[in-house]
Amino acid sequence: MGRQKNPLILTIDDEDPIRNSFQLFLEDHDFDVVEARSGREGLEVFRREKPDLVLCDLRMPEMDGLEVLQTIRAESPDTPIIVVSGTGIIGDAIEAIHRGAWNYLLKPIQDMSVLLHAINQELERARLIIENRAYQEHLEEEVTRRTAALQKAINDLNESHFKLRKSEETYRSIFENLQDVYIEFAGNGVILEVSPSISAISAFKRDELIGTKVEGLFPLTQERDELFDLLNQSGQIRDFEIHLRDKDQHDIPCSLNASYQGIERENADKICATLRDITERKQAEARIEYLAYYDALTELPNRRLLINRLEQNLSRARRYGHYGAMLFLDLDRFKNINDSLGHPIGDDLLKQVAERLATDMRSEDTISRLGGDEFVVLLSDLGTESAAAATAAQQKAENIKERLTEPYIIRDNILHITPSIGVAMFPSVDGSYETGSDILRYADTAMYRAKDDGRDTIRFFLPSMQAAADYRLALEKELRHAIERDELSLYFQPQVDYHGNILGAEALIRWTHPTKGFISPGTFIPIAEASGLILSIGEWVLRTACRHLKQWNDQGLGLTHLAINVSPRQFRQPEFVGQVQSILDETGVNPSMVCFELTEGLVIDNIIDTIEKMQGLKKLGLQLSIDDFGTGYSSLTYLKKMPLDILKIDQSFVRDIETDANDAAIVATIIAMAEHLYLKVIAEGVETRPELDFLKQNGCNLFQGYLFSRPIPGHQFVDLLAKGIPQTGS
Ligand SMILES: Nc1nc2c(ncn2[C@@H]2O[C@H](COP(=O)(O)O[C@H]3[C@@H](O)[C@H](n4cnc5c(=O)[nH]c(N)nc54)O[C@@H]3COP(=O)(O)O)[C@@H](O)[C@H]2O)c(=O)[nH]1
Repeated sequence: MGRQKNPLILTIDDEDPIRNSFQLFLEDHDFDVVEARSGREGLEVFRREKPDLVLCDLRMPEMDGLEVLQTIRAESPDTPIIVVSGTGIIGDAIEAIHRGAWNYLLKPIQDMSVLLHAINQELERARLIIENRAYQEHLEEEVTRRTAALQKAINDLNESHFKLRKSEETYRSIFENLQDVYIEFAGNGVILEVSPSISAISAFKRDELIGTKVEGLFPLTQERDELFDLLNQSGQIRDFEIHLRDKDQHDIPCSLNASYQGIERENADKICATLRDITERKQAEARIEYLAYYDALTELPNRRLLINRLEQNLSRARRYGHYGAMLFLDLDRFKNINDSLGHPIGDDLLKQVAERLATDMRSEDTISRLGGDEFVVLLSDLGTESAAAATAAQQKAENIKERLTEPYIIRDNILHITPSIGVAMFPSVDGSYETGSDILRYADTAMYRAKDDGRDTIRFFLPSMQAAADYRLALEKELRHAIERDELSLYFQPQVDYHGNILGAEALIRWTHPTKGFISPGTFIPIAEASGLILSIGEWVLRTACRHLKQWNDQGLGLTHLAINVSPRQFRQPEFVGQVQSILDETGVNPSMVCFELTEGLVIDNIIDTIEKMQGLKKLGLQLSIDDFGTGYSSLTYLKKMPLDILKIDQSFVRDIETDANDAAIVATIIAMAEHLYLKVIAEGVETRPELDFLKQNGCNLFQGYLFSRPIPGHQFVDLLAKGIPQTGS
């Protein structure tokens, strides 16, 4: 630590002895001293040396002490000045103090300790003044600093408050104007808070929901359980689909985002969630899904859905052994309509075509628009006979062609259009394993063939099918006129008892075509059935058979009955029983002598309606028989409920009695079953003696077959009745 500096004293006095005595004294008391002999010199030394204290005389030449005082005071107010004067005039002292002297001593100073005391006192005072000023300055600085800090803190606080208020306002405004719903609920499912926007979705007011359980809003237990499970697993959940039940009990699809509140899930006491009504999104998705499978213009299934359904149809057809068909339609010269009348009219035409196609379609069939003017009709389950299925497909195609060819009225235009139709049957008869796309291609190819052949035409993909279809179509056209042209007739095949006596006969239709000659009922009956012609033909058969029976009865030929075949379509007519009643009345035949033969397939299809109708026929007094028995799947339960009289064993079993042990067993079982049900049993297709023997041995008493007689015209039958059947047959 360095030695402390001595205070520096400036003595200004024109008298040398005084200055010298002061110097000696002061230096002895650890002061440093500088001197000046005049006021002017004093100011120069003062400015140069910057003394800590000035001792100044008043009366001096050049510049008196008062002026020095005033100048020093002005330049350095903190430098103490002690006037040491010999005037002794009180006025000088007052003036000196007034001009800036800190103290006033009289010369000569008798006791130098007075000077020392005055110097120390003024130096101390000066020190205190300086210190005080420094302290004041420090205080002021501190106050300024702290004031600034405080002001900053206040500003910061104000700013925070402002921001907080702003943020609160923002959140309040978001909360109140939110389109989505904000919802808080406790772990036990109680709703703690919900934004007013809930009323837009649910029609519930906020107050109606707070305090209630979420079960009320989200009633589907499975969805709720899944929501809580997922929340418990991961603490948050995004875009969870849930249904909200509104006040009117409608379920509204919503998307929910939720998380436990707080960073630590374990301590979280509530779940915060936002909820958005996604009805429009769902509708859009459904629309997109719909458009993926449906044609937007006609709303018909599109190619993709068609192929799906076709694949399903194909595999079902293969599994159950039935046939289906694909009709590929293209509108002839549709482009002309589009080009000449404009696309809006073309579109309307396509819509009307779609509507016409939909008329009369079965629910299991599919109508599809592939695009442009191309439509497809997929017909499923056309039966197990490929020829009959092709006939049905041909028939359907004809109907469609007819319907689409009728005029269209579109925006005051009368339009005419024809379709070209290609037909592909499936599955293929040769066992090749084609795909849905193959079938579509085949039908497309056939459609182009129809175009090439002059349009407004139907063409099958397979030439063989085409030939058969053409033949069937021609037959059907001719069959329409067969009754009026008197080309139909009835043959009669005798039915004999154990001893070969003719008891009755089965009436079998025959068609003698003017150019084609004899056409088997096995060929034309399925065409009649598919086209609906069977209704008039069946009625003709019934009337003609009853007339014959009445006549033979009147002649006393001693017949017990006449069997008449009834086709499924004929039987299914709602007015069938009434029609039979009128024919019985009209012909006057004895109803108990008429036996209707119904196929087994017919009776097991729609069993309730069948039994009801059978009961109606029984009430008329008719006998009922099941034809082809054994080929279907009749259960004993149903058989017991049916008002039956006779079971007819199908000729396919009889044919193989001698060679096939199974068939022999089946025949024996049918006979036993008939006995059990108290039914008569007749075997058809008996051609040989051993077949007859087997049947007799197993308890069958009635027979029909070539062994006794082929079906023969009525007059021959009458002759045979008279002559009797030769012994070989008995
Ligand atoms: N809905 C109607 N269907 C009818 C009618 N007439 C006949 N048919 C059905 O047509 C199918 C073929 O009949 P058809 O060619 O007349 O054959 C019948 C007999 O000729 C034949 N048969 C009789 N005995 C023998 C025989 O010993 N061997 C042999 N190979 N064939 C024989 O069987 C047919 C009788 O069948 P079913 O009716 O099942 O008793 C045939 O399905 C007829 O049903 C009609 O008017 N309406």
